[in-house]
Amino acid sequence: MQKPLFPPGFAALIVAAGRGQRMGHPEPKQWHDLGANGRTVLDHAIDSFAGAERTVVVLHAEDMVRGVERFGGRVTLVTGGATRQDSVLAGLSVLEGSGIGYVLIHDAARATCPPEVIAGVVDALSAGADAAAPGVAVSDALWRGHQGQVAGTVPRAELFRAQTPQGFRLNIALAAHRAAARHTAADDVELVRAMGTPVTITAGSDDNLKITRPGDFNRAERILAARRIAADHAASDGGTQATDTTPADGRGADTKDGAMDVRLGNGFDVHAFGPGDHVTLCGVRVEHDKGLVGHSDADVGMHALTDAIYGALAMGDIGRHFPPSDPQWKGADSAIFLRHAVGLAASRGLRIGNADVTLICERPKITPHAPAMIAALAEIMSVTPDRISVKATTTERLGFAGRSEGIAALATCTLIGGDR
Ligand SMILES: Nc1ccn([C@@H]2O[C@H](COP(=O)(O)OP(=O)(O)OP(=O)(O)O)[C@@H](O)[C@H]2O)c(=O)n1
Ligand SMILES: C[C@](O)(CO)[C@H](O)COP(=O)(O)O
Repeated sequence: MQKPLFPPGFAALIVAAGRGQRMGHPEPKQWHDLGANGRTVLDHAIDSFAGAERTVVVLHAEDMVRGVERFGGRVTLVTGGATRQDSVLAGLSVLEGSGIGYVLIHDAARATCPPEVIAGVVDALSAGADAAAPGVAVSDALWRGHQGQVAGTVPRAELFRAQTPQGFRLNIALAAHRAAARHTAADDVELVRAMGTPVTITAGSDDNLKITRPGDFNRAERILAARRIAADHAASDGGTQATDTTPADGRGADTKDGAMDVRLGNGFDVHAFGPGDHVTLCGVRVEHDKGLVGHSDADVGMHALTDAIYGALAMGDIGRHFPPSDPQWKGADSAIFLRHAVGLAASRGLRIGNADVTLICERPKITPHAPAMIAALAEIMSVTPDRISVKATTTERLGFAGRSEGIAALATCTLIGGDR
């Protein structure tokens, strides 16, 4: 039998009261969907600590109502403060006198924390450490910069990137946070060290990403997708099923009986011509005497293909996942959308079977560029090029495409789960 992740007496404290200003999105990042079946960043973070004796989640006052609706009864909800440090103290305070011996303090924004990172902290505390936290040794050279110029190189031999969960004896964490009062620290480890308590460094992971800026959601999706694929392989090799990401709503590939599960989706998109000197089609820049108008890079072929994947997943379309009203997608590389759709499929145990894209226009001529387009799509979708087709047709000069007012694209894609 597998050893439980948490011995008795361990609590998880997840801080989720930030506003995600660096993400620049109106909704704080912890409430964003991540992976499949409507699970949010915060859901993932909470689920990572399943099995802890208690879980305390610190929320912003404005989020309390939705927090109670979503988690009521499962976790203890506490209102946070103006800074992360204030939020941690609010969470620690409710654990005082509860009989809890150790607390693991974790950022909700670290939604993809691997179980082994948590286990490393728990093991260090169980072995007698008063405090332990994961770090990743810095492997790049480090510069100091001044006015856009390299001003020096910083020795990196003893440098680590600090991660969470940071684990402590509860009384030590409480005392350190209370003593801190007006001292603002980078993290909980800094406060505990200020009291003279040594902190053991345990193994962190590059997969323990703190979702902070636009682009981090895609990285997090890829981490979850890779984990899902590894779990599938382990299961089909007769190994043990890794933790995660089987969708709780049962909408993922049902492979329990080994049956093959094939999903088919279609997508259609149109972009009008406007001023410009090139168009981007299926990831390839094609010189032309006009451009295509759109909120993103207007890659009509890639949009149709992305919608075909969302269609096969029965998960809406690009507009649902990447609202055109959101300024962060202005001029965006459409590969972001396609990668997201492929990642969603993978997180549900579905891989790309094949994809077929038809571009509909009089000009530019597509055939000379089709091999490059196939290669670009195959690379983004992590499949071999023989699974991708890009072809073109005209409408015999009929309709808007025939009048060269724009380009339309049609795409079909199959997703396959179950037997390989
Ligand atoms: N007053 C605050 C500020 C932050 N946090 C939490 O601390 C973690 C790490 O903070 P960070 O990644 O900086 O999140 P935000 O503060 O939301 O982001 P930003 O600094 O970009 O606004 C997050 O899970 C965040 O919700 C918190 O509970 N209370
Ligand atoms: C606690 C932490 O995650 C350790 O790396 C980090 O200090 C929190 O970062 P923030 O962005 O300053 O809130």
